[in-house]
Amino acid sequence: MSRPLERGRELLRTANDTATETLHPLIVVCRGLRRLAAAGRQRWSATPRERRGPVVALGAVGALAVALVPYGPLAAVALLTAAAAWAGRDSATRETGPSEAERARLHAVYEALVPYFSVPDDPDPLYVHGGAPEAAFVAHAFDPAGRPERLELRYPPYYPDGEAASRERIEQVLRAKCGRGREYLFGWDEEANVLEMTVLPALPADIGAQPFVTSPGETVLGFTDHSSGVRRTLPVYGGEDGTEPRDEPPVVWRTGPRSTAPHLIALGRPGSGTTTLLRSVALQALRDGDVLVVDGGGTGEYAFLNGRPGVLSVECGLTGALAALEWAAHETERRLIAAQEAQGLGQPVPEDVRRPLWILLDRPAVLTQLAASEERHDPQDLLRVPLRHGRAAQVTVVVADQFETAESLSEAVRTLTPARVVLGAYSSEQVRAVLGAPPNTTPTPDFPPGRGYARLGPGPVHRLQVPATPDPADEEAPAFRREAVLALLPEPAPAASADR
Ligand SMILES: Nc1ncnc2c1ncn2[C@@H]1O[C@H](COP(=O)(O)OP(=O)(O)OP(=O)(O)O)[C@@H](O)[C@H]1O
Repeated sequence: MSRPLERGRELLRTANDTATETLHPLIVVCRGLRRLAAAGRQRWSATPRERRGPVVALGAVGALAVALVPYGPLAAVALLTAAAAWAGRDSATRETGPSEAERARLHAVYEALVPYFSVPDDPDPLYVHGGAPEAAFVAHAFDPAGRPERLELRYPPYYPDGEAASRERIEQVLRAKCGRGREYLFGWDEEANVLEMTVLPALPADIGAQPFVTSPGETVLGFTDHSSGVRRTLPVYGGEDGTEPRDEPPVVWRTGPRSTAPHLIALGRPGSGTTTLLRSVALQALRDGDVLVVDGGGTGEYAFLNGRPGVLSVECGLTGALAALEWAAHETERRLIAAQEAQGLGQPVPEDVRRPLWILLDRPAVLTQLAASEERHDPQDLLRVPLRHGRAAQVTVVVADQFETAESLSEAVRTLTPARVVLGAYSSEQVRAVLGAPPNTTPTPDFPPGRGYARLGPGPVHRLQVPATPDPADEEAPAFRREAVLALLPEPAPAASADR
């Protein structure tokens, strides 16, 4: 390259840089004004027609007020310039907007929605083949892989958004087009005809058994996400070795006489973590109550509870289970009678009647099968009294079984356990079959153990991660987790330890 030409280019570049630097504030303000105008246009098109009149009236009143106030117009110009300077400040992502690939992705999502969000006689269709997604998609954000992770879209008012099947159809399309294998949260704003789709981060699975800060009558089933609407948080320790302090929103189950969901059932497939949930409940129950465990699976995963204060018995066989449950049914009746007598005499309810009694049954369906083959009494029949009358007698029943064999559960177990948990990757329909309501997020195929959904009575469905609470005898579980479980056990009574 010749020297004069090179010098000429250098001069040009310098002049350009100087001009850009000098005019920078003006460029920023202009860019900001453009962005503010674009945002305004977008908001205006997102405002339903019936709300536009009041918005215009409000704007007019505001403009009049500014015009009448001394220095009002000057202050308004200064404010607008400041807002434009803020909105126009440099930001690589805002400047560039969605990339080509991301725009193509939005187009694909938009086109896939056209058949659902359009009718032939709509004079002003929001969704039309070859149309512009910008008009319908109010906001969007992408993850580093270029997949939409947030999408706020408008849909026509005639779409039957109140019907579960109609919602499900749209949610399925969005899941398929935005990328499967992630957990999506869908928020339908029926009044504004706006659907918001958000990709949720996986729930943390690093919280283990530990002393949870709860009141008597409260049991932590697990933890959910901060966007779940659960306002309360609990201080917990998590992290790789369980020593990192933080606050997490818990799913707290309230039991006892005023509970709206006094008994619980947890269903899942093998290995989904229902036994772990029962262990976690048992450890919390032992803080101020007595626990009776019936382990239909007979795998000995509750043996570590044997001999601890508050543990009435841990039964694995049919004979032991029948005896224990028969006792529990009589105990429920005894407590009821004692409480009524005390109340009749105007005396306080005796302490032994107020002490919570927990009946934990793991895989009762197996015992029912055994009882049928041996022509013996079905142990589930003995649960009827505790399930019906347990609430007033401080008796709480928790049942865990497999989803696939749930039809072997008795009617009493199925109908009198309004607190529900389902663990494992099940479809929305399957989750709804257990909880009575569909989850508002989509289960992913790779749920880790202890991950699922909970619903307490008529309340909302919560995502749930059960605290890791391994059997202390499980050598595959990390040592610090097993030690944490042992640390929560009540110390054996001195006399009992001397006998050993
Ligand atoms: N919340 C959890 N966090 C970490 N690991 C878990 C959790 N729940 C379960 N696990 C692990 O997953 C495995 C299976 O758990 P668990 O025995 O509780 O499942 P299950 O549903 O009772 O299955 P099964 O009926 O086959 O015993 C165990 O190794 C357990 O330690």
